[in-house]
Amino acid sequence: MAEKGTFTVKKGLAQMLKGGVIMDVTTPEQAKIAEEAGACAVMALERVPADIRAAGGVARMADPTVILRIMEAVTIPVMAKCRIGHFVEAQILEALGIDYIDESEVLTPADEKFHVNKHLFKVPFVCGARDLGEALRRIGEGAAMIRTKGEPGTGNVVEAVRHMRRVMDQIRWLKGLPKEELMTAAKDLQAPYELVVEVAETGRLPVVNFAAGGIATPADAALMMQLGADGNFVGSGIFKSKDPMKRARAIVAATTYYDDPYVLAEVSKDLGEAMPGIEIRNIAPEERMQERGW
Ligand SMILES: O=C(CO)[C@H](O)[C@H](O)COP(=O)(O)O
Repeated sequence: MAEKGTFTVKKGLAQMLKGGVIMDVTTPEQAKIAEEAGACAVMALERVPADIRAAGGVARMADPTVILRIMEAVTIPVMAKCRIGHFVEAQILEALGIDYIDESEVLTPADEKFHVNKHLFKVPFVCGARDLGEALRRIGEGAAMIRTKGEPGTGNVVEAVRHMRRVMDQIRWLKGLPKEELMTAAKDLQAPYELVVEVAETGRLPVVNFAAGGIATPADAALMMQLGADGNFVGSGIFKSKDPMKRARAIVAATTYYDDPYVLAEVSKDLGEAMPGIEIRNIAPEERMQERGW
């Protein structure tokens, strides 16, 4: 049997979530809606990103009591977020027995320079990335799953698309490079050489890559899958919409049947109002969550 906490086991856990939707939830009731709608996992946090954005101030790891109540409410895996670089929040989440930690730019970073050394933990981590270099730096630190960042809490999928396209383009570019150019590519990407070589040889990231940030409709979810995502994270898009259960079910179906426009047309009907969206240019650069971390 594989030993708990090895990188292979951590990576494998994320593989099992492939093709699924991970939903942000703030209460046990929301967690139950997510489970019933077919989520493959839930993410416990204090506020969904749209509310974090609206509230301002410092956003931190959720109260352990809430996290534990969410863990008791569902049978699917439960993830929770720690602040970038906040290894003590991560230690606490591991002690709670959480299934996965998201070192997330949605919370206010605790460290502007250093991310958590994720190799030190038995629990697996997911981290955000806007490009291949950032993804490989996080994997180098021990992340066993990546999600493109998008711009969370906006209900606007444009940044998620930009980040997924960039990662996929860079993978295609690396794959076409002769071996002698890979060290320079690693330098340009600011990424570990061994991981650059692995991506060039396999033509894919060494870990699962989900899409996140701004997905608000079944069509958005299917778009991200057609662009190469292994699955979707959805937060505000579900619980800031008029009918969360209906929308959650539709987004799960769209993530599964992402290449069937007939199913997508069907599940997109009568969902009630979507969350209100925000134009990215109306968010000051220093308020963009995607800029957090490096
Ligand atoms: O994992 C996440 C970031 O850490 C969130 O789940 C995701 O980004 C949610 O964004 P949105 O509220 O726009 O759906």
